[in-house]
Amino acid sequence: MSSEPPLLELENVEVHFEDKPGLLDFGGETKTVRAVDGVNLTLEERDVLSLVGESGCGKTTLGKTAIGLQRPTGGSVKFRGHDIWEVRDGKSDADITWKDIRTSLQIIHQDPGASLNPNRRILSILSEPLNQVNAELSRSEKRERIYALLERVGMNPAADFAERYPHQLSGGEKQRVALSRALLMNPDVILADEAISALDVSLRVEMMDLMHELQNEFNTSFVFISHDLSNARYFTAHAGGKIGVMYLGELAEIGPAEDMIGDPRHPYTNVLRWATPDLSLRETGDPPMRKIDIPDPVNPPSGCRFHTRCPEAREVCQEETPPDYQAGEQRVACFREDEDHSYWNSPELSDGNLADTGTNTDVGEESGFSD
Ligand SMILES: Nc1ncnc2c1ncn2[C@@H]1O[C@H](COP(=O)(O)OP(=O)(O)OP(=O)(O)O)[C@@H](O)[C@H]1O
Repeated sequence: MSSEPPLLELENVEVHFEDKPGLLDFGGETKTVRAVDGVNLTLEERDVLSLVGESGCGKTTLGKTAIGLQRPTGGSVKFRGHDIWEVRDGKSDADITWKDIRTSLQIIHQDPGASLNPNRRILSILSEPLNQVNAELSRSEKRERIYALLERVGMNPAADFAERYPHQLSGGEKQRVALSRALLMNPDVILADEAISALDVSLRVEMMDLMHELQNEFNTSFVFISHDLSNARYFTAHAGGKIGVMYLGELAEIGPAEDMIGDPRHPYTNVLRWATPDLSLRETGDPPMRKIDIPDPVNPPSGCRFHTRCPEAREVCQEETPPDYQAGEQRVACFREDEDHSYWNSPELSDGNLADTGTNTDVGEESGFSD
């Protein structure tokens, strides 16, 4: 067995935001938004981890925390065994610098247009990473490398695209430039945050296939964020990675893509599967949950955070927080995985005895539950 530490290791990660009252919110109080709580994860070399869940469940916050763009308020994030915030704060004697870590962990966003400088040509935009990591290359060598990559991502003729400004590119082409820019840093991990969501459906599969091919060529791992379970399945299953289902800041379940779709263990994974028509598994009738409204992350429900919506919830679920159970290759935070747990003798939870935890009724269309 290899003794190498994982590429990324998150232990008990917590990210809480202090949400100060707005200028017009006289007398309002600072609230603590519990965006991420108690998350444990690892990412290996050439791995894929997809994060799925409803809007606001903490996917972006967790993704950014995993790649060192967001400081956790608790727990640790390690890159190749080094605590990245200790390195950042100069408290580590590791022979790796913060700059090395930042270079190794890249991001591409949903809206690539916003991250590409509108006043610079593509050649200039793509020269930037090479100036940072391959400063020894001559100008013509850099240009050759950029042209080769543009061709590789399907932007032919490269010399023509290289001279364009971002506004002269389609959404799909901009996303290819953003991907190329990340790859030129020679990263170990790319966080693709809803990177295909804004593309036409026909282009999404093409972009995911391209990312798979480049993953092999560049030896890169992906953290892939999507609110769409069928896209997450496609991207993850092809790469033999894992899907992590987030609910109100916590990981409800994580496991290999096909196991998660074929045999979801957590009642919330089952809801996501039900809400994803593309999976062709949707049964008719009501969603398999008590209510649609997402509780407020400022005041999440006690015990299991999903208990207020869970059709399987019993009284113990509002009193105790489930630990992680291993079910085959899946890790599941639900008492139902323990056949000896007091859950099985606990009275069923009726809607009448649910504590009021406050709700965030702003359930976006993209949650999939509104249709
Ligand atoms: N800088 C911040 N300050 C205060 N609250 C924040 C901040 N960033 C995120 N949040 C809150 O943290 C929670 C998680 O947000 P996050 O963007 O990580 O969720 P998400 O699952 O990525 O959502 P979406 O799918 O809509 O992008 C939300 O309640 C959000 O409002």
